[in-house]
Amino acid sequence: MKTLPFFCRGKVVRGFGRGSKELGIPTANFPDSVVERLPADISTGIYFGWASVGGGDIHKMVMSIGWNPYYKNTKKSMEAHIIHKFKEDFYGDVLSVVILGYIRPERSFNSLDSLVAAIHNDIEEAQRRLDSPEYRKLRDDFFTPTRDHILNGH
Ligand SMILES: Cc1cc2nc3c(=O)[nH]c(=O)nc-3n(C[C@H](O)[C@H](O)[C@H](O)COP(=O)(O)O)c2cc1C
Ligand SMILES: Nc1ncnc2c1ncn2[C@@H]1O[C@H](COP(=O)(O)OP(=O)(O)O)[C@@H](O)[C@H]1O
Ligand SMILES: [Mg+2]
Repeated sequence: MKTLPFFCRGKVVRGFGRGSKELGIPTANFPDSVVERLPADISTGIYFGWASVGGGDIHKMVMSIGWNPYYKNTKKSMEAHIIHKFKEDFYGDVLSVVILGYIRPERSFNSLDSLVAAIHNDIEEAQRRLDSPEYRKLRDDFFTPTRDHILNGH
């Protein structure tokens, strides 16, 4: 996928409210405008990368892009589960992400438990792969303001 790493940001919108309630895995959903602007060669599927809410701390994340075949959604969604415990919801805040790597295609499952188990595996894989020096460096390059940026802000 030649467009990775891919950086994007958008205000967190409401989805179907299933992530936290049914799966125990909340996902911050991007607005349609961001989903529509995805480069053509970013296929549907499960990805990992870094995320920051409202310009705050940078955390590992897993992202699902597509139609959630288990739920047979008719609208394409792009949603990030951030691997961090937040004190409260952050609907309306700006979510910045950099998508770095692909994990697997989206698929349907025979049970909710199997979907949840697959997502937990994705989280483990993301945790592991993001520890590599290459991805740590990308995190620093993308999110850490350089001295120039700070000076230009004056
Ligand atoms: C890492 C990850 C992997 C996912 N994999 C699948 C999948 O293989 N099939 C699927 O139907 N949905 C998958 N989902 C999407 C969930 O079904 C979706 O996040 C959930 O329905 C919550 O949606 P909501 O934000 O609209 O409430 C995945 C989500 C995440 C975060
Ligand atoms: N670790 C987290 N990752 C993603 N979203 C989180 C996290 N912790 C809390 N949230 C909040 O939970 C919301 C997503 O919950 P979810 O059940 O998927 O609802 P929705 O269907 O509206 O997206 C996010 O928009 C965010 O405000
Ligand atoms: Mg969600």
